[in-house]
Amino acid sequence: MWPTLSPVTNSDSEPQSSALVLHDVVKRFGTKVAVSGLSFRVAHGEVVALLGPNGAGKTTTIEMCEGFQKPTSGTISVLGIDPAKEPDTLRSRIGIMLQGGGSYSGIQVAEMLRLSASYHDNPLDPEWLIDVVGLRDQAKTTWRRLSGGQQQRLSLALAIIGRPELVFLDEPTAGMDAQSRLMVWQLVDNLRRDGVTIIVTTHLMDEAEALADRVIIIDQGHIVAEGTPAELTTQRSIGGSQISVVTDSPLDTAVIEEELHRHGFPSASILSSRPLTYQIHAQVSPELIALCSRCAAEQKVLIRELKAGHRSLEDVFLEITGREMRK
Ligand SMILES: Nc1ncnc2c1ncn2[C@@H]1O[C@H](COP(=O)(O)OP(=O)(O)OP(=O)(O)O)[C@@H](O)[C@H]1O
Repeated sequence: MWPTLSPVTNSDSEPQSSALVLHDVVKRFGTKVAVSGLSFRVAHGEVVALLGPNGAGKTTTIEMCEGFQKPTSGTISVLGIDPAKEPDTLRSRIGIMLQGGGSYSGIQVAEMLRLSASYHDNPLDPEWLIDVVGLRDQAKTTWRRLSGGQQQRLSLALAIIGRPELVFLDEPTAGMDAQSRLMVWQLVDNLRRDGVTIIVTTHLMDEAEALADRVIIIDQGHIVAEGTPAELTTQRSIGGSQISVVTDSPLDTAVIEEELHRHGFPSASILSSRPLTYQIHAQVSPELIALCSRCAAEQKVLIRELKAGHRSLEDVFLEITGREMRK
């Protein structure tokens, strides 16, 4: 059974409207600007996903919120605490899932969880947590002998064992198999139900869509888009309307574009974000859908899926942050 993960709240905790507030935060490493005037708020109990290409500044932002790095300028408040000034006070109230870390290499799984539980006033039961994260068979295995995905699961258990008020999850499912990912998603859902605030970074768009109340897209150290997954995927201002189609074999997009131009859609364009997946940019109408279907049929291509006026979060992400790979 799932026990309540309701966080241990400090009785002298000051009333406040936001769990996390960043105001005009800048972080420079020499001449490199990693975070460039970032401002956002996260409400208590909200699940927020930070998305961004490699090097966008997500980990640096999270590490400043956790008190591991100091901002060059600007202010950060986590549960009313300045992480740079009182990192220890803060860390007793938050959970941190580090990318591939968080344990001693020679310690066994069960030992590590018991040790971590002993640091907290009202921890979750380590034995119960071992089962939840699926590490029963590895209870006596040392950290260094765990697989990458198993280490991630132990890191997650360590992050929540103290019933934190706020949890930072930095790419929590990186390297995990499909079953483990589902476990993490379910766990995040339970934390959300119990009112825990969660900040998660991820490269997986379906993960952001499945988990987050709100998505913040960061690029080159600042926010380029923000909203609920539904707002972002239906927002019309990010490039007009479109139809997305998935087919059973490749389309000749040049021929279709020509047809569309000739039949009342002079500025229509077609992009392909992955094999057999196409975005047709044009004002959506029944005529456009009929024309696209006819063009595909003429090429003997079967349309397996067609969505009108809706983009995936991945489409939005690529439109906003560009298609070229980051160095
Ligand atoms: N200690 C450091 N010294 C110098 N540059 C750094 C340091 N830490 C980060 N950077 C640079 O700051 C930028 C932001 O890095 P950061 O790790 O925050 O990005 P990220 O969004 O987490 O990327 P990824 O998705 O690849 O994990 C990068 O250009 C990185 O090279």
